[in-house]
Amino acid sequence: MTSRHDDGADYVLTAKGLTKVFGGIRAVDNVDLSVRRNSIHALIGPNGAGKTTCFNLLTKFLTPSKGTITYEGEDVTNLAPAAIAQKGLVRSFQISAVFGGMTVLENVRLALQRRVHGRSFDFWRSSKCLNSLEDEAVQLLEDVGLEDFLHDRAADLPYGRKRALEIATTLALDPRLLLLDEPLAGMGQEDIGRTSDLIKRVAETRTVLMVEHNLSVVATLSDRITVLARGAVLAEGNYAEVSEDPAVVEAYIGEPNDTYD
Ligand SMILES: Nc1ncnc2c1ncn2[C@@H]1O[C@H](COP(=O)(O)OP(=O)(O)OP(=O)(O)O)[C@@H](O)[C@H]1O
Repeated sequence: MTSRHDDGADYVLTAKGLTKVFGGIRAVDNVDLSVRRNSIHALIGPNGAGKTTCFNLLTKFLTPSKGTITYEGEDVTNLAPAAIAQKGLVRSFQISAVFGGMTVLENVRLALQRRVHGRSFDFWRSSKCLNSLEDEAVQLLEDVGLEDFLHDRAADLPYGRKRALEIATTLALDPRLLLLDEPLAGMGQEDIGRTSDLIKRVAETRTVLMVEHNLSVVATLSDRITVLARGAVLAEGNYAEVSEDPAVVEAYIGEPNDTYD
């Protein structure tokens, strides 16, 4: 590794010795991870490798049994998810967090309001105040390709568009580091292409860390890949490096759910 990249300032997020034990199971076992600024970093691995647990530790949805997490040079190991979200480390919400009965525009306006007013869901704000965020919301929705769906009910959107809305509501919080949990899961080819382009655009000004099963997309999008197996880091590098690693190939053998090509 070059000395420039060994400089801590180049890394937005660093985990050291991250460990999570459930009963007797070491779901995440002494993982070191460094996410470089303005990169797309993917966390991959066969089923049960510990990806989701690791993701939940990094986003503070789980408390580590051991280890430390540093974000922008600050030890955030003991901070709550809301506290690190305020600092710009934001996890994409699951679809259920998009309000189906509200329009696409209303969903993003509400998310913008959360950022502006720093509160969770401040429903009692006046509609005048909400309207002032309208232009910004429209711009964000154009950015994610939802300009033709502004007044549709979120619940009526096709699946891929819902995921784009989910990304828009996450972007409304102006994250510096965006964590995406299987952003392409359940999508057809057309949505995969569109969402991949979106992630690439989002990452032009931000850092993205994602857990993703679709390895051909990981190959196209990622600057760096960490491969987990049995809770531990098996390999790390760019796609060419990790995909040629015999240990990685072996770990993936017999994994019919992953498209390893
Ligand atoms: N809450 C829990 N209690 C007990 N064991 C758990 C819990 N969460 C995860 N595990 C175990 O930890 C290991 C890692 O699981 P995890 O879901 O993190 O893997 P993964 O790589 O995300 O898998 P997948 O690709 O199948 O989603 C598995 O053996 C799983 O059974």
